[in-house]
Amino acid sequence: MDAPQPSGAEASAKVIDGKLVAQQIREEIAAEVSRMKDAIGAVPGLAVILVGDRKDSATYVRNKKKACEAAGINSFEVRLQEDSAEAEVLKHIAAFNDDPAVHGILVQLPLPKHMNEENVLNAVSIEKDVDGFHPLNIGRLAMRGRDPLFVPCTPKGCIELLRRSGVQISGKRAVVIGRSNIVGMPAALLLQREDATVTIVHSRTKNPEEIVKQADIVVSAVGQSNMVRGSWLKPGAVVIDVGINAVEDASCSRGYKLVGDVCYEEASKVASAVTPVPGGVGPMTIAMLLSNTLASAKRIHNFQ
Ligand SMILES: NC(=O)C1=CN([C@@H]2O[C@H](COP(=O)(O)OP(=O)(O)OC[C@H]3O[C@@H](n4cnc5c(N)ncnc54)[C@H](OP(=O)(O)O)[C@@H]3O)[C@@H](O)[C@H]2O)C=CC1
Ligand SMILES: Nc1nc(=O)c2c([nH]1)NC[C@@H]1CN(c3ccc(C(=O)N[C@@H](CCC(=O)O)C(=O)O)cc3)C=[N+]21
Ligand SMILES: [Mg+2]
Repeated sequence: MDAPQPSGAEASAKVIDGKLVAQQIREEIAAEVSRMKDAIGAVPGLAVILVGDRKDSATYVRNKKKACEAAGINSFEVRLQEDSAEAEVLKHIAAFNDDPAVHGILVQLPLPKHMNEENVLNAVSIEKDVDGFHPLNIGRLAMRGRDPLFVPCTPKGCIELLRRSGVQISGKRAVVIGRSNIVGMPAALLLQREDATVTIVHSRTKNPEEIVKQADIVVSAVGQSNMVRGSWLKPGAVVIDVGINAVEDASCSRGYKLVGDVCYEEASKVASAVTPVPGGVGPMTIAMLLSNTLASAKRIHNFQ
């Protein structure tokens, strides 16, 4: 792919096809899984714990399971009721920590309010923390000269999309909008590790548009449709839209459609490249989860 170049007025941004890139990565992973199986007779295993019956969470978990199957990765699933005790979740995590067929453990977030997320994420063995949410893995991400065992999937997917689209990160100004533990903050840490100069915009930021306007690379992870306007962008910027927002749309069979945080129409006239929603970062998140699970199995089995 050609690297996106600064474009003139009314030019149309390159669409970064996350679905296509994710598919390529999933094929690479499937080939590696099969090579591993032939060589040592073991395949990677991913365990997912889902508590409660949020519809979106159930959809994501189903998609992860399908993606595992297609790549030859074993998947294990535990579903618990919304009102389960935290101890029940911890018990299942402990069992997966000890299970040699499991190389990755994912606890679907958000957890029900009565559970302590920190306790639960702390319980996952760092060796199997394929979400990269264990505080030790996050802490290492933030430190110079330290390397986490796993990097969170969505931010890793953003970097991989930039890399595979030929976008240089080193020396560029990056602005991340959002500072959550699962997307914004690790995305900022990762961009910084790639030698970008990083600014984080959040809900208390006074002049977000002025700050975003300086960015060569914008990563938006807020959860508000159409928040980032074309006028916020520097001409030629590369825009990675992580947001997934359901907006009413009577013309869709489901009655709603998914859009990002960025006003796509406007952005595509100003940016040099932009990720669509759906079909951008979302599919990359799942591809990175498979990639982390494969890497974990290789590490545990000492297979290169
Ligand atoms: N594509 C994918 O694979 C994934 C997509 N998502 C999507 O990404 C989006 C973000 O998810 P997540 O990080 O979990 O969300 P959170 O709600 O946890 O975090 C949102 C962040 O955005 C900030 N924010 C809220 N409103 C504004 C505003 N008006 N201006 C600037 N910053 C604001 C918040 O600031 P503050 O800290 O001050 O409250 C917070 O840091 C959602 O749409 C989610 O669905 C999430 C995970 C994966
Ligand atoms: N422990 C944990 N790890 C996560 O990684 C995690 C989580 N909890 N909780 C929720 C968020 C959200 N998330 C997404 C994954 C894939 C798509 C995805 O594939 N999206 C498709 C659209 C899917 C659809 O049509 O509904 C797309 O953007 O094209 C979206 C969002 C992972 N998360
Ligand atoms: Mg969240």
